[in-house]
Formats: sequence, C-alpha cells, structure tokens
Amino acid sequence: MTNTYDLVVIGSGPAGFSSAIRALDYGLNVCIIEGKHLGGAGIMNGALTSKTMYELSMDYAIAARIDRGYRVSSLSVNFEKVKKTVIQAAKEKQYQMLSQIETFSPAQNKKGALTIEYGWASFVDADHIEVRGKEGTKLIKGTNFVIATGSRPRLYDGLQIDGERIITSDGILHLKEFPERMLIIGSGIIGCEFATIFSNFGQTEVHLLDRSNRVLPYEDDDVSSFVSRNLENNGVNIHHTATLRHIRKHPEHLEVVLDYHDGHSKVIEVDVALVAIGRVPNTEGLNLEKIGIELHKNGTIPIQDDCLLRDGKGTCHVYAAGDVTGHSQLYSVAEFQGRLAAEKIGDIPQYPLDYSHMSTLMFFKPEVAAVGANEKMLQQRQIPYKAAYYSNKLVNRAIAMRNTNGFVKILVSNDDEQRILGMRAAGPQASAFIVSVAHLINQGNSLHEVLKIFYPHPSIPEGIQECLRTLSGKSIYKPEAFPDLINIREWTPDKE
Ligand SMILES: Cc1cc2nc3c(=O)[nH]c(=O)nc-3n(C[C@H](O)[C@H](O)[C@H](O)COP(=O)(O)OP(=O)(O)OC[C@H]3O[C@@H](n4cnc5c(N)ncnc54)[C@H](O)[C@@H]3O)c2cc1C
Ligand SMILES: NC(=O)c1ccc[n+]([C@@H]2O[C@H](COP(=O)([O-])OP(=O)(O)OC[C@H]3O[C@@H](n4cnc5c(N)ncnc54)[C@H](O)[C@@H]3O)[C@@H](O)[C@H]2O)c1
Repeated sequence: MTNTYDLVVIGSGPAGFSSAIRALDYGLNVCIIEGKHLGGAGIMNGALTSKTMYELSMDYAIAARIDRGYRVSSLSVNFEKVKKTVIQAAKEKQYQMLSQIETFSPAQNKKGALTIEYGWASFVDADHIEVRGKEGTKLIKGTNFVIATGSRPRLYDGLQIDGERIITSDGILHLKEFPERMLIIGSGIIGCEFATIFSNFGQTEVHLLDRSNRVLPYEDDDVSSFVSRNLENNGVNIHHTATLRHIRKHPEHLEVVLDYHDGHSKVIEVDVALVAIGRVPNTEGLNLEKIGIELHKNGTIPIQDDCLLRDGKGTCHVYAAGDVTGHSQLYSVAEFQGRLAAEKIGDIPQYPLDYSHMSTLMFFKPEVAAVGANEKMLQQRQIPYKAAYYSNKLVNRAIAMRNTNGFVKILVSNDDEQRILGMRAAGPQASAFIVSVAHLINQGNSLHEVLKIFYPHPSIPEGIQECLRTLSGKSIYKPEAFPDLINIREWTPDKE
C-alpha cells in the first residue's frame, strides 16, 4: 500500500523538523523520513552534543582555576561520564521531538497529523519516493516535498577515516577516553571549538593545523588573532601555514608529517586525528536527476528566495532547506528556511529571508558572537564604514566578574545616518546579547536612535552602548586616554 501525504519531508534536522511542524499549524498531513539520528546534526554529532561538551569543559576549566581565592582540592574528569552526560542531553531533546510526533500522530488527528518513517529516501518520480529501512522498502506519495538532508563532514583526500584514531566530528562520541595527543585538521569553527573543548579539559595535548596564517579565515584579522591568542593561552599548539603531507599509522600512535609554507617540514606524534575541513551536502542517492533538479557544482541544491526548486520546466512542488542549500550552515538558517518552505506550500504570508542580520555564535574561551557584516565583507562590497572597538576591560560588570578578556566591535555606515551594519563581540554573555544588535540592523537603526535607550548597570552590553557613543564622540571613556582599549577607524574604497 502506498501512503499519501500533503507534505513529505526528507530529514529530521532543524530544517526538516521545523518545516514539518509549521505545516501542521495549518492542517497538512505530513510525513518525515529520517535515515539516521532524529534531529540530525542539530542534535547528535553536531550542535547540541558539541555544545553540551563545551559547557562541561568550561565548567571544568573554571573549577581548575587557582587565581580567584579558592582552589578545588582534587579535580578529575572521566571521558565515559562526560560522554554519558552529552548523550543524555541529546536524548532529552530527541524525546521532546518524539513526544510532539506522538501527540500529532495520525491515530490522534485526522488533519494536521505527523508520521515519522525511518529509512533512506530517494525519488522514484516527481510524486513518489522510496524509503529503504531496516524492515524493507516502502513507497510514499507526496503532494509536496521538502529536501532537508543536511550535510556531512568533508573528507581529507588520501586520508582514510577509521572512526577510532582518524575521525571527523561524527566520531567524537566513539572515542573511549581523552586522547593524550590530538591533531585537529582545519581551523574553522568546528576545529577551533573542539580545540577549545579538549584543551579546557586539560587531559589532551592539542595540535591545531591551520593551512593559512590565521584561524577562522573568513573573520577579520583582529577577531582571528584574538581567537588564536586565546587558544594558545589555553595550551593549544597552532601550526600556522602548515599542510598535512600524510599520517602514518603505527600500532600505538600516529606519525604526522606537516609541511610549512616556508619549505620546512615537521614530524609530530599524536594518538587521534580529527578532520574538520568543512561539510558537504547530502544529495547523493536522492535521485534528483529523476525529477529534473540540477545541482550546483559543489553538490548543493539551488533554491530561490522561497526555497522552491525549479525543475527546468518552470514548475515544481519540491523545496529544499538547511545545509543542503549551500547557505550558511547554521541551525537558525536551517530552521528559518524549513519554516519558510512550509509557509510557501501553505500559501500563507511569509517573512522574506534576509541573511544580512544573521548571527553566529562561536563556542571558544571566551565565546565570540557575530552579526551582520564584518570589515572583510564591507571592503569586498566597496561599502565605506566606520569601525569602533571597545574593550571589556572598561566594562564594570566584566571587571566585577574578573573576566575582562573580550570586546565589542561595531561597524556603521560612514555617512550622516551611521546605520549599524554589523558587530563582533567576544567575552562573557556575548552569545546572549548579539541578537539585540540583530534587531537594530533589521530595523535599519541609526546611532542617534539607539543612544536614546537606557542600558542597565552593571551589564556586559554597556560595552555596546559605550562603543556606539564612541562613534558619535560622546563616550564617557575616551580613546585618547585608553588608545589600546578604545579606537575608531574609517574605511573608504578610494583610500585603499
Ligand atoms: C560539530 C557541529 C557543531 C555545530 N554547532 C552549531 C552551533 O553551535 N550553532 C549552529 O547554528 N549550528 C551548528 N552546527 C551546524 C548545524 O548543526 C547545522 O547547520 C544544522 O544541523 C543543519 O540542519 P539541517 O536540517 O539542514 O541538516 P541536518 O541537521 O544535517 O539534518 C539532516 C538529516 O537528514 C537525514 N538524511 C540525509 N539524507 C537522507 C535521506 N536520503 N533519507 C532520509 N534521511 C536523510 C540525516 O540523517 C539527518 O538526520 C554544528 C554542526 C556540527 C557538525
Ligand atoms: N558555533 C557554530 O555556529 C558552529 C559550530 C560548528 C559548526 N558550524 C557550522 O559547520 C560548518 C562546518 O564547520 P567546519 O569548521 O568544518 O568548516 P569551516 O568552513 O568553518 O572551516 C573549515 C576550515 O578547514 C580549512 N580547510 C579546508 N580544507 C582544508 C585542507 N585540505 N587542509 C587543511 N585545512 C583545510 C579551512 O581553511 C577552514 O579553516 C561551519 O561552516 C559552520 O557553519 C557552526
């Protein structure tokens, strides 16, 4: 028997799940198909598990401090117990998802019902997909489809992932103990987050391979240097301008050969190597060619602003959302796109997708948050701007916390209006207040409007207020008195 649904969603990550739930809101009968972990990389081997491990590692690092007038008399950490806590967090979320799936099961609801099928989906034709599960193959008919199949770690050419000693982020929870020595290949967000986590626990000698001369290559130099410095202060050995020649596996260790840009090479010994060089879209095996969908060269699915795919004949009832679309690979983007696709299917009013005020959190020590444009982006687009930097060393709340390693950097348009274009913030609570600036960017706010607002004291966001005041020459503390802690720069295309 072929089951028929108003909407079939392939993938239960943030894009797929949000799409399915939004479609229930207006009474569609929906089927989600999931091949592996409920919740995708949003939960398992991804955002939630890595963030749980990060929080545990930060707690451990605080407990290990000896500079605050207190000292823990004995401190130890057990990797198996850390893993158990991490998996517990993932399961907690999966059970919430399952509770919702059960609440909206077809047995309980005639309209607005949700079914989950476990197995791998591929298109048979434009209206049918086949699902290969443990119990055999099922044919499912859909009026509409959302492809939300996410992404997986990119592999390193010539390096075999064995899942035990040479792993990707999918293999972290398969480790049996803290490695004594670990090489992380790739100094993007995942590489720097795991370098932070493993160095926080203090059980692992961490080596981070950075093929350029700066980690987080897409961020501005000051942000990259800040992150690099903090990683090094946390004990991470960063190998800048180094590429991996090869890894020789020995019974007890891995022998790693690194080649540096200046021509010299270095051989180091580690126990585990983690490959974190980006993620590739999961589009293989979907049989998209059968429904006339042509992929981008990098395998991502080309979508329009409304997440709809066009099949070359101009019409289609297939949408795509999340990492598979090649937009920023972030939980919030996946969720937003998934909801938008469902709203489009329901033909109900949608918020248009606007990536200009998108924010990202980076879980380092301290945390770093980003919203809107950075200097690199504005320079590429030839947009004149002013940048103001204000250090947390001047912010009373940070002083009280004895935690002043951080800053805010705000970019505004270099015109009379001084519209806020972007911010980078680092230090305690940066992840909590970044969204307030996303609102300011979204509303097209200028400095004059923002400065009417009272900022509560003592609070970390007072740094934002002072940074904005600095831009209009009205700050309480002046760049002349604290040139290392407060500064303003201007950039215009013709001055380059
Ligand atoms: C280690 C790590 C940490 C991260 N941390 C953060 C963070 O802190 N903040 C943040 O914003 N983002 C973070 N991300 C990124 C975030 O997890 C992803 O952007 C997000 O999960 C993408 O959602 P998605 O729904 O598009 O895909 P996914 O979450 O990848 O879900 C896709 C699902 O589809 C399933 N699937 C694939 N093919 C098929 C098929 N043919 N049939 C059936 N099912 C299929 C997969 O099994 C998977 O469950 C992190 C990612 C990783 C790897
Ligand atoms: N906190 C968060 O928001 C968060 C956390 C984790 C992951 N993510 C998402 O997951 C995505 C993937 O993360 P990622 O860190 O794997 O990718 P990334 O694109 O952030 O970084 C990849 C890094 O690997 C380097 N690299 C690429 N090829 C290489 C090679 N052959 N040798 C050495 N280095 C190489 C790149 O220069 C870059 O530094 C991110 O783009 C991000 O959107 C987000």
